[in-house]
Formats: sequence, C-alpha cells, structure tokens
Amino acid sequence: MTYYVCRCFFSNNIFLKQYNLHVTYKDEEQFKHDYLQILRKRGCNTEEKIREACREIQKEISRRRHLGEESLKRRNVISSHYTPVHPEIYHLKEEYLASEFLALVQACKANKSASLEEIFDRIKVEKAERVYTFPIFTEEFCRLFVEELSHFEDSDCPKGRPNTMNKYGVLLNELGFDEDFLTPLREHYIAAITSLMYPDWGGAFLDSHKAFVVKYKLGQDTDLNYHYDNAEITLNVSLGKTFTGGELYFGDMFRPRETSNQNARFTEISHVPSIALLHRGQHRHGASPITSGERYNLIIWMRSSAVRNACCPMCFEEPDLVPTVGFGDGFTKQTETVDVCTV
Ligand SMILES: O=C(O)CCC(=O)C(=O)O
Ligand SMILES: [Fe+2]
Repeated sequence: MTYYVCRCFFSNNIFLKQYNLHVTYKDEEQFKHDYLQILRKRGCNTEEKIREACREIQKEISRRRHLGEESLKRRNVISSHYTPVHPEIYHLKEEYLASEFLALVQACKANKSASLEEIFDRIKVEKAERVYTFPIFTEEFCRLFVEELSHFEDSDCPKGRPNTMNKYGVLLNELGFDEDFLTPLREHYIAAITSLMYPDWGGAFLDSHKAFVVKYKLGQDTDLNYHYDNAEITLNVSLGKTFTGGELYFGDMFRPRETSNQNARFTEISHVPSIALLHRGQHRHGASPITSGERYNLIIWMRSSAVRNACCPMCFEEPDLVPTVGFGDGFTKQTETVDVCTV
C-alpha cells in the first residue's frame, strides 16, 4: 500500500515557537498580509525580526520536503549500526501487556450488550469529554522500554524530531518498533477498543499510525503548547520516569475556520505510569511544564484513511495527495470514505 501526505503539509500549520503561533505560509506577501498584525502584537516588530521568522519558516518547509528520505536514511543507519540493549522488546508479547488490558480487549471483542458493563468496569471515563484511561503495559515492560530509549539517546545514531513542536524524543519507526510491536499492538488490541469508543472517528478502520516518544526534562523541552494532533485517535502512555508537573490538559474540539474559543474550559489529567489515555486527535490539548525530573510518554497518532481521504485534518479540504515513503500522513487512494468534516 502506498501512503501519502497532503500537499498542505508543505505550507500549513507551521509553528513559530517564539511567537506561539501556528501559521500558513504560501509566500512572503501572503504571510505578511495574514500575520503581520498579530506578529507585531507578539513582539515581532522589526523588519529584521520578520525576515528572521520567514527564514525559520522556509527552513521548516525544506525540512518537511526532505522528511521521508531523511527518515529512511536514518532508519538504515540505525538498523545497521545500533545495538539494542533489550532486543526482545521489539517484538510484541502478551507478557508485556497488563492483565487488565487483555481483559478489556477481550470484553470489547465480545461486543455484546452484556459486555458493555464489563467494558465500563475496565475503562475509566475521564472528566474531559470522550477521554478514556486504562492500564496497558506492565511496569516491567515500561522499565525496559525507557532503558532502551535512553540507550538509544546516548548512542551517536542520527535522531529525527518527534513532531514540529518537540525537539527531544524518539521516532519509533526509525528505531524499528513499527513492524513487530506497534502495528500488531494497534491491529490486534487497540483497534478493539477504538472500534467501540470512536466509531465516528474511524475507530474500526485505523490503518496506519505515527508513533514517537516525547521526552521532557528541565533544560530541554519542558512542556507542549495547546494543539490538536494529525490523528483521528491518539493513544498516550506515561512510561514512568519520576517527575512533577507535566499534566495533560484538554480544552475544546478544533473547528475549522473558527477562531479559537477563548472561553474554552480546561480539564487537567495527571499521567500515571503504565496507564494509557485515549482521545480524539482533534480534541485540543497541551502539556503543562514539568517542574522536576524526566517525563517519557509514548504517543501513537492513529490514522484512518477512510476518514482522512475525505477531508485532511490539517487543511480541512479534500487532500491533495503527494506520495511518500512509509506511512506518510496516513492518506491512501482508497475511495471508500467516511466524511467527518461535517460532524
Ligand atoms: O506530553 C504529552 O502528554 C502530550 C504529547 C502530545 O500531545 C503530542 O505529542 O501530540
Ligand atoms: Fe498531541
């Protein structure tokens, strides 16, 4: 199967951290027309600062254009030069999964009305709308996984950035976790839960993902700005190093062509080691700064081409497909679609 990115990836949703602003950049003229006013208010108030912002954006666009091939290069270097400290964890085994998770998946697969009660006994409905938590991994697995990630960080292998807002962390496909760990985890376990909980977001038709680990530490990334994910459904698991602060907070759903709701109410959820949290990708959220320690979280942005082929979640238009290597952004040329743009 060939996967694609939408052409908007090369112009939309570019984050200027210094000014805490996501922008669309087609050319300098359009950019100035659309953002000069707000940029001035946020301190970008000289010609030089504006030029500098444009340079930063152009650099990010160029990085995005070469992302697929650069990632493949890193992958090849890693697979031929990196020696894992725990090679066994690259293959999913049931012994890595919490018994409560296996029971929850079983109950979801049974999918009879009699089992609904059992499902809600095994899943915690959080205060934020349609956010659910449940145990997923054993603590021992989390320990081995974090050890593996730290070992990789300490190696001199090339490292990509997890997403446009985080600088520290690990892209798990480059490290070799997709084929035998994350894909079977999504297909054989998580999909049973998302099919029931998010049928309207393609939960029964997830067919690709982008998975990474975000790392927060004082002096590196410490928090994450308010955003929505390039995903239909996101799974977020705290991997259990010790830290203080770093809560996840949820606001409102992203609505295209609507200015951000200043009155959105925020609901905070604290991460608990080895517990997974599921939410809709378009449910806006952010991470508060950690105040001490180190925080590692596994993030799986799960995609359903049946949903996104109809409407790109980043530009809210029918996607203009550009072929890429790997899962790209999860678009395919399959024509059966579910349109949630109007939901
Ligand atoms: O750090 C977290 O818990 C959230 C990370 C996140 O939202 C993301 O990477 O999309
Ligand atoms: Fe996110």
